[in-house]
Amino acid sequence: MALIKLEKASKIYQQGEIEVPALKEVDLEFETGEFSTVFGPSGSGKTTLLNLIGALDKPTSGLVRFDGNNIVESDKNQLAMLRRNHIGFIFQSYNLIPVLTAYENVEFALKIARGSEGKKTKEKVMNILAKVGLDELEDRKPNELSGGQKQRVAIARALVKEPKLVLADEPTANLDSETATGVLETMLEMNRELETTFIFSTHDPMVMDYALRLIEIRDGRISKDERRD
Ligand SMILES: Nc1ncnc2c1ncn2[C@@H]1O[C@H](COP(=O)(O)OP(=O)(O)OP(=O)(O)O)[C@@H](O)[C@H]1O
Repeated sequence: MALIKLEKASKIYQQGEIEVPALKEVDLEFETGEFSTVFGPSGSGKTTLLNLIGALDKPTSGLVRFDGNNIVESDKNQLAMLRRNHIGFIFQSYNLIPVLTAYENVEFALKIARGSEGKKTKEKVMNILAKVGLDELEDRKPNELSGGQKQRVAIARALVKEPKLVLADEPTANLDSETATGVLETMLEMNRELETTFIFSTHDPMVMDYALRLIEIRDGRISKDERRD
């Protein structure tokens, strides 16, 4: 069974009187363990597609399934639970909790998804912070961190709960190439060891180089879908 399945999924935004068709009858499947990238021009529908895949939004018509769950028929609480337990989000607006430190932001995500695991919680949080290169900065609050450092807290927060799926919108946007490589290697390692599925949206050639599947979207339709070894 595919982890994610979209069947004729369409999304039309209503802007006052005007209808904006952002996705047009998209058929797409992702198997568990895929490492893929969605790319395409600005306004082509990448964020809209990621929002549907991540159960943040429902299609106007068509079907979206996540791990067998019908997203269209799920209520708000069911969707919130699914996102909390199974999906890690790395989006542009990092949505870090301003009053919590880097450590606490990551710990909070782990605790609400998995409950408290005592000593293991600390070990897991410190381990992932070290992997994204933030182990010296764990006591800083978001307003004491640079853009790229905040982005790395968001990455650590998404990865720490070892979700089935990680959705990342331009995950390397604010990172220098050395840090970006480190982050991508960490993700690839998780992909190999835990079969975590990754879906990126990016313009960054480096992220595209790492991807094993490249999906191009143009004007709300999938225009290319290629796998490589
Ligand atoms: N909330 C909204 N209301 C109305 N129109 C919207 C809304 N969100 C997106 N759109 C429109 O839907 C289309 C697809 O937008 P989307 O954000 O998915 O594109 P994108 O490929 O992610 O673009 P970018 O690379 O610039 O982030 C665009 O025409 C956009 O203007």
